Amino acid sequence: MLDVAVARARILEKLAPCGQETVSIASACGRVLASPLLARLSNPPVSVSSMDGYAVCAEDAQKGATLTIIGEAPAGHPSSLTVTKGHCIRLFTGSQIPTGADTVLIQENMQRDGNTVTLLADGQQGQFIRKQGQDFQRGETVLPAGHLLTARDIGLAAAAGHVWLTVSRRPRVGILATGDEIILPGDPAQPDSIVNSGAFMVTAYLNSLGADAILLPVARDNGESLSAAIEHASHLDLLVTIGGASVGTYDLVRDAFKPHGLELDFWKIAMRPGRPLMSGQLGKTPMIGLPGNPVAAMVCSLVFVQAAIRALIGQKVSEKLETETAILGSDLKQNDQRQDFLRCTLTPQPDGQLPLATPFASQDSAQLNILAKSNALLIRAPHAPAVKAGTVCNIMRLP
Ligand SMILES: Nc1nc2c(c(=O)[nH]1)N[C@H]1C(S)=C(S)[C@@H](COP(=O)(O)OP(=O)(O)OC[C@H]3O[C@@H](n4cnc5c(N)ncnc54)[C@H](O)[C@@H]3O)O[C@H]1N2
Ligand code: MOO
Repeated sequence: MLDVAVARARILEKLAPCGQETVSIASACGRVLASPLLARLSNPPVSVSSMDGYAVCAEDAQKGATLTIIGEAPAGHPSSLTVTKGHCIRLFTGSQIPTGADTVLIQENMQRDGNTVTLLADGQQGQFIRKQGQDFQRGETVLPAGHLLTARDIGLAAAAGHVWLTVSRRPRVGILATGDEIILPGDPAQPDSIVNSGAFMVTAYLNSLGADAILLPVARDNGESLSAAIEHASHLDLLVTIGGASVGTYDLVRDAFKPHGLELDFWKIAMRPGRPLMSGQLGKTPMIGLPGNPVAAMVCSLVFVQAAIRALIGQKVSEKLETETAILGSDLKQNDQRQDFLRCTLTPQPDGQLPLATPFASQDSAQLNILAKSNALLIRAPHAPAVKAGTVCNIMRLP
């Protein structure tokens, strides 16, 4: 059985970014920038006031001085006048600083009398001025390629003068559940029907990562039905199957896909849950075969498919799984040859201590209730020795 890290690297080896498209800034939140974003404008474009008040020469910024108001410059209406000693211009937050002025005095510290103002306090040279380009300069790279755009970045892109952004195309991912017992939520159920929770869960997760994932029609446990399902694969950037991957008589995915050009890279890895994970290529379409047990399908999605989606979107993928340390909340027996991903609760601890990770007593890979109540996976290396509660362990937080 293949090591988890090796399996992950082998999946990533086959994947390259799937393309780009241009979208408006209004719909770019959550997308990934395909190329560095250079500012088309400087921010602020000119030096502006950060307060409502008066633009003066610094040498006049002394308590008791009386200055003559020579004009007014609301934001968007710059003054063409030059401020000289003994004079000032009335301005407002966002007003361009007039020529000659290098200091802004706030109106609360001024006593106005008709066309003059008297200073009630000293001012510092340069105060209350937002310098031209102090936020960013035209031509500056404000966001790097591969960056996941947040609402804050949309604000930045707009301020930098962009209406359209080139982002990675959302990878088209088909989720193909298999099995005669599988029904859709709400379908009339036979006594032994199993609802397609796995595909809904994986689809929701992959869409949350930026994929354009859809549920394909459920394939039945026969070659014909599985073959028909493959027709959809050629339009996909990634095919993800669920179930039919193990060693049972009706676990037909490998055999049914072979005549359609499936080149299997690996099948079976040293992981729990997730042993029957498959990876290969169906014609030009990369394929990942997830185990049918829904918890195993989700854990494998977190460990492998998440990285695959990031690679297809052109985001950086760390070679190693991103883990954190925690304190083990209960004793654990010696591990066998499979790397374990135990569903656990992670409880914050006071005074900067590491959080407490307590695995659930049942780790059955069909228990969605426990998966939903978990907020982390506790990771144990193959053959890890028995450990006592209180020791440091590795965890992955669950989204
Ligand atoms: N003799 C062996 N039996 C099994 C082995 C093994 O090594 N030797 N491996 C076990 C492990 S580990 C897993 S995981 C499962 C996975 O097998 P498959 O990938 O072939 O999955 P199925 O047999 O199709 O289904 C397993 C289980 O999950 C339910 N299921 C399937 N699809 C879905 C879905 N979309 N949503 C919800 N539930 C689903 C299905 O009804 C079965 O109960 O094999 C073990 N057996
Ligand atoms: O590895 Mo299976 O994935 O035990 O449920």
